[in-house]
Amino acid sequence: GFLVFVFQSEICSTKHTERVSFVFSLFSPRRTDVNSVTNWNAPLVWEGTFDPVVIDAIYKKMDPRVAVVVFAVGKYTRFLKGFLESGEKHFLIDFRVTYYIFTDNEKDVPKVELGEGRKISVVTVPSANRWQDVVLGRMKWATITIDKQIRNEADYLFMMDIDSVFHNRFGAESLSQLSAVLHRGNYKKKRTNFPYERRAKSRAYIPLDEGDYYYTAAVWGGYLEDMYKYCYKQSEEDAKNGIEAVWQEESHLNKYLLYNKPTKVLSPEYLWSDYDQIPADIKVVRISQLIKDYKKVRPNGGH
Ligand SMILES: CC(=O)N[C@H]1[C@@H](OP(=O)(O)OP(=O)(O)OC[C@H]2O[C@@H](n3ccc(=O)[nH]c3=O)[C@H](O)[C@@H]2O)O[C@H](CO)[C@H](O)[C@@H]1O
Ligand SMILES: [Mn+2]
Repeated sequence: GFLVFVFQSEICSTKHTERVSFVFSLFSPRRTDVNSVTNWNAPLVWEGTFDPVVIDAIYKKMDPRVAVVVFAVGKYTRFLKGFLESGEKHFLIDFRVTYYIFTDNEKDVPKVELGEGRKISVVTVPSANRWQDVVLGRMKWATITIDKQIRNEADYLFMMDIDSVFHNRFGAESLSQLSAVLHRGNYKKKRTNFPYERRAKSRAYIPLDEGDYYYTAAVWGGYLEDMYKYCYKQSEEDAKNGIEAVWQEESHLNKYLLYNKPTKVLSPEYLWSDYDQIPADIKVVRISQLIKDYKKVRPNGGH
């Protein structure tokens, strides 16, 4: 506290953003076992590379409104309770958060006690016969709803899978113009081994010698206008051409993020999975995907 005070009074004439990064470099704890910056100089966030109290205080001054868009179509409503209850314990605590629940079954949205300044907003979407249509339709419905509603109600937006549970702090260090999470299964691979779409016929195609990271589509976020620019039209064009990208909208997101670099990259702490052991570089699991019986929850069965 004392050090921060002395130091801030010395640089009070500099611009806010400079002050922020300066505070970081002096007071952030360090990690030497992982990269904490990308090769385009965006922060790569791991436990131990930021001070949670300082960063929450910095963002709290702007008091942003954060939208979380989750889909719970068909049997996926069963995941809402665990997601929301754990989110209320760990997700941007003391910030203004609205969960936008896109569902075909409003009756199954559970009553969950929410903290102050936090809300749930239910958006009705059609049912689907194929799980692929739900995941591919997410950005289409999100875009329509940003236009109609969310644009007036939020500053930042996160898209998240619903089949997951928060286990630890997911705080203001995640906020940025465009934030993406390294996919837990691919962050140690070489780019030639990333599961990008490799068929040139698809609009998601990425050649073998391109690519920075493989990002998950299950957690990503940013300013509304930046998220909005990511266009679902690419996957609609694929459908017209009779091709579906290997990892559906995740493939299209990876293509988009190759040419529109994230301004912040989050480590796989921000989406781990109960299927996988936790390696030494993952000090904290912030969200974990649940083990689920694909045959039971998906309308058309497994993978
Ligand atoms: C961790 C990770 O890499 N996740 C990706 C992987 O997820 P998963 O295999 O975890 O896909 P998933 O079954 O969780 O589907 C993604 C999300 O779509 C929603 N949903 C899906 C089906 C349905 O019938 N009803 C419904 O509401 C729900 O919010 C769900 O969490 O593959 C998907 C499709 O390729 C997406 O790219 C996911 O982001
Ligand atoms: Mn999932």
